[in-house]
Amino acid sequence: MLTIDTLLFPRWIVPVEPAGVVLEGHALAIDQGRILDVLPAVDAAARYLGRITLHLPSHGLIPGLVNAHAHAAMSLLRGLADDLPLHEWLTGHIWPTEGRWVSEAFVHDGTQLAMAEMLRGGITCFNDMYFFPDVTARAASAAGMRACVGLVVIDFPSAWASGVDEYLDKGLALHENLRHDPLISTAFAPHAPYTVAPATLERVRTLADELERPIHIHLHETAAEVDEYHARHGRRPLAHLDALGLLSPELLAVHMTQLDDAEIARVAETGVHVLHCPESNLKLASGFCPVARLLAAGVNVALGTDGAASNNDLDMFGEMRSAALLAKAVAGDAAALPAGHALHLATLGGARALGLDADIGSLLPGKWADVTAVDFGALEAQPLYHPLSQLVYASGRHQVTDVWVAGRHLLKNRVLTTLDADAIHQRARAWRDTIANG
Ligand SMILES: CSC[C@H]1O[C@@H](n2cnc3c(O)ncnc32)[C@H](O)[C@@H]1O
Ligand SMILES: [Zn+2]
Repeated sequence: MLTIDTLLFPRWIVPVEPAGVVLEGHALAIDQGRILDVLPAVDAAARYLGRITLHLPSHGLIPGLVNAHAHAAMSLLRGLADDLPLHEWLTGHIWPTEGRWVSEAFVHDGTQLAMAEMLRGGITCFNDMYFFPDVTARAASAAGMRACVGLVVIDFPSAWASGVDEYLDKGLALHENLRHDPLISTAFAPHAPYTVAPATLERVRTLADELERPIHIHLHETAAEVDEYHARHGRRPLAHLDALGLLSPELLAVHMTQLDDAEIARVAETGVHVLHCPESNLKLASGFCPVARLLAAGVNVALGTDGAASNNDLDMFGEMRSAALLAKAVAGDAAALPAGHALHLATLGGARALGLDADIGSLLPGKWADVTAVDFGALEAQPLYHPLSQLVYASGRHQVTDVWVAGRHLLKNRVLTTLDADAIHQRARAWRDTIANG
């Protein structure tokens, strides 16, 4: 009998790899932060003694969800400006508010609020793009959550940096500081082609090549953005990035609602990852990402929430369901993006985009134990024929009971173990009063 850290006995395990598999009556063994074994429960009981053993008789275990595109601190701006198109929303409301209020304290408090929401919704890793990424990284590390923080660049000054040189210098220093953090990675994060000059994008590409880091950028979010860019530069943003040498497996392109056939082929050929944010695209009426066509072309697609100011929640169960339904409507094909594929996008697709698929994204032995437990016991989840169908088409984040990141139990029977929920709640209310009365 081998003594290990944690032994879980759920009703089902959905490992995501191999695709489509649902295991019943199996156990998950965790030791030293990693998945040691996935095996029949009877064998597990004979082979392992868990220092902690948990029986989850009505639950399914899935890989921790990966939120592939977030602006975590924007949770403090949830509901500030609704029912507007992207340009008006950003320039008329969000940027002026950020210009006035974004600070270290804002990013700390907003990121903690976002992480509390994400963990309670089964998200174990988020790919962030926001000012003060050093604060985001510290907050995530302290909470024990996995994150990829964006080394942001944008052609206007902020409280974080006064200009392009300072954005890049601070980003490089932060990358160096975080190099050995087991939970935090970095990506360059130029905001968008319409806010970052081509010369700066070239500098970012050179640095990203040198440091072997991804480039995370908003791209082809709306038709207006693409048309205006074309009028100004004589080509569409994707073509311009191609000419600058940015299209590669290191490019994480967020949104991509405006793509013709040739562009889809080029994205596939160059290995660009698409970070799809269905609910933000719907709410801002930005357009529809052609997910089924991208997948058919062989493109890796991941799922993200975007910020809570354009979504307005950080709920990857919602995104999975919206992505599956939207893909069917856009393709005119009920078979587009079935439940198992939607879960793949929300787990392994995100891990792959972030270059973390050897470590997370599925429940394979050897990977970090980033695990989410979902309770299917309630009346609303009956009857249950297919766990995957139930998970994507009939479940909500309130069914998440437990979450582990690298084997650490961060959500225990719906209680956060590393974040002070009351304090987060209180600070969010205080920010609301400050911003609303400011
Ligand atoms: C440079 S920090 C990130 C920057 O992005 C803004 N933002 C949030 N959501 C979106 C979106 O959907 N498209 C474009 N820009 C977005 C956020 O407010 C920050 O200023
Ligand atoms: Zn965004």
